[in-house]
Amino acid sequence: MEIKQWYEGEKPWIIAGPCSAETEEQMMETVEGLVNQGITTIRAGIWKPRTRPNSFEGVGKKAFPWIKKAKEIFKVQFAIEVASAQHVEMALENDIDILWVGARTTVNPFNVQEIADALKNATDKTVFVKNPINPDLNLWIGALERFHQAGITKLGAIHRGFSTYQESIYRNIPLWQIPIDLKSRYPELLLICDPSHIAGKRDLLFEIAQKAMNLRYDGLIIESHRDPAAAWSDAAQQLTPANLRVLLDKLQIRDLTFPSEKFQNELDHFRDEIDETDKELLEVLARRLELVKKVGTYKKDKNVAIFQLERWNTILQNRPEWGNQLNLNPEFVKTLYQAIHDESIRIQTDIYHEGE
Ligand SMILES: C=C(O[C@@H]1C=C(C(=O)O)C=C[C@H]1O)C(=O)O
Repeated sequence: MEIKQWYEGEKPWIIAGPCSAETEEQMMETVEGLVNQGITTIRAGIWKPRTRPNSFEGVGKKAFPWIKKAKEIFKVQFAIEVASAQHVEMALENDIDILWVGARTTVNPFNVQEIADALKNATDKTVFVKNPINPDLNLWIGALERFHQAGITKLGAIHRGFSTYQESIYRNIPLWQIPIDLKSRYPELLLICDPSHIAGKRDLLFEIAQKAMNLRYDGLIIESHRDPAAAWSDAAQQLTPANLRVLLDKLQIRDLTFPSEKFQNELDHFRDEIDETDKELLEVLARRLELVKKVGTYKKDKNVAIFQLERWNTILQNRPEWGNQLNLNPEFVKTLYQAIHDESIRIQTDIYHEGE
C-alpha cells in the first residue's frame, strides 16, 4: 500500500463533538460552542454500537437535518461513524464529509469490504479507520488496505486504544507501540489519537493528548458536549467546548524539524554513543544466550525438563530489584526478562530436538 500525504490543514487537526447526536438543540449548541473555540471539524455518532443491549443506540438518520443545518450555519465539516453499506449510502446522500469505521467494525473484514465497496463512487471522501478492539496491527492495516484498494486516497488511522480484561486505569489500554509500528510502516499515513476512548474519563485526557503530540500524531479526535454530565452516552469522558479549549491551550506541540546544525551535531553525538552502548548490550546478551545453550546441552544429557520454575521465579523476583537499584523501571526489567526467557526456552527446545 503506497500512502501519500494529502492533508494540508493545520496541525494538530482537532476534531471534536459529542459522542452522540442527541437532539437538534444539543447539536446546535455544542457545534456553536466548538466553533467559538476555533474548531471546525465536528464529530458526532448517530448510530452507536453498544456492548450491551438496551443502551442508547443513537438517534439514526433523524440527525441528518440537524447536521445539514449546523453545516450551513457554522460552515463546519462533519465526521460520523459508519458500520454498513447502508450507513455509507445515507452518509453520502446527506453530504457527510468524513466517515470513520469504528473499532468493532475494523475487526470484521466482511464489513470493512462492504463499506469500502459502497464508497466506490465517492473516492474523494475522507475515511478514518479506528484500530480494531484487539491489539492486531495487521487487522488495522488490512482494513486501511481495503479502502486504499477501493480508491480512497484521503485515508487516516485513529488510535482509540485496545480492549483488555485486565484492570487498567484506561478504558482502552493505549499500547502505544502498535500505532508507532503503523507510523513506521506508513510514515505518510495521517495518524489521529482519540484520547476520549483511551481514557474513559476526563482527568486522563490531557496526559494522553500530550503523549500523542510527543509521538508526532497529526491530530486529535476528542468528545465534547455542551453539558457532559447530561450526555446520553460516555458522560464521564466528554468535555465542554470551553474545557476542551483549556486542554488544547495547555498542549505542547513538538517541532518536527531540528532547530540548527549544532543541535543536529549534538544529537548525532548522543546517537553514536547509543550505537556503541547497543553493541555492548548485544554482546552481553549473546554471551548470556551462549550460557543458556550450555545449560540446555547439560540438562538434555540428564533428560531434565527445559523450563525450571524455581529458577525462573528467582530471576523474575531479583532482576527487577537489581534493575531498580540501577534506576531502571522494574516493570520494564520484568518485560525484558520475559522476552529473554522466551528466547532461552526456544533455543533449548531446538537443542533438545537436534538430530530428530
Ligand atoms: C537456563 C535455564 O533454562 C531456562 C532458562 C532460564 C534463563 O534464561 O535464565 C531459566 C530457567 C529455565 O527455565 C536454566 O535451567 O537455568
